[in-house]
Amino acid sequence: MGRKFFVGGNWKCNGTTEEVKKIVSVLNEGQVPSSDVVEVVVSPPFVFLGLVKSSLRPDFHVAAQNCWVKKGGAFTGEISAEMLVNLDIPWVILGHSERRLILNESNEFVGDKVAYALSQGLKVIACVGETLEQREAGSTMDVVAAQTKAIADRVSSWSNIVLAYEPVWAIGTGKVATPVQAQEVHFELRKWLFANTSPEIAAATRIIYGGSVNGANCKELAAQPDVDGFLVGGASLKPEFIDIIKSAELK
Ligand SMILES: O=C(CO)COP(=O)(O)O
Repeated sequence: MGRKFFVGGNWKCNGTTEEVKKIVSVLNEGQVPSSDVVEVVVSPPFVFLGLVKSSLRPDFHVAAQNCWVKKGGAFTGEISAEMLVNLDIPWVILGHSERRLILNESNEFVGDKVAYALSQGLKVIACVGETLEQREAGSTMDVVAAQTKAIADRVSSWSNIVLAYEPVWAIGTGKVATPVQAQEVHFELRKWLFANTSPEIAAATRIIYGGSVNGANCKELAAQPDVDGFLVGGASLKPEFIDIIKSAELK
């Protein structure tokens, strides 16, 4: 199929300098499949990007966890896409549910961010996902389609986007989606891309799963045909992240 397996580690708002150095040294020693087989991207908090970038093995890459919606300027506390490009940070995570829900980022705002980051040359891990309430109301597909549409409406190319399906009820809860639940939404998202972007984009875009992924449950999830990798939170701070990267071998 030609979709290279993708494993992202979202460190969220965690870590001290010492802890970051430890995580990097575990990653640097890890035996993992070659970068022909798996693309690995870790996303430390902004303040550690430089440290991680300068000490991380060259076959792994770094991502910021957010960036400003347009050109930088008088936006206190924000980090612009231009700054990330200037620091040679290739990736950015946008639309994470923690930002959508806690910081009230709307679908449109996230779509604007994705379009602007791409226009500056960044690659984007764009996150979508429903809450438990929305799942129980039967609106999972409507929610993730609306989130995806707000991106699709604003971008012309998907070649630098990885779509991360992260059901909110599975994030940090230990309640992982079953492989069947994950496959079902990934399949529907690919179908949505097929109908609303192009067959080529649907076939080529990596759709990765996030939400309580760990070293034990990753294999069964990775075996699903439309699961092209993972966005890992808690377990990306631990040595088991290496085991999750190795699940690429199952593809
Ligand atoms: O939000 C996530 C990754 O972006 C998932 O977090 P957990 O793996 O800790 O559930």
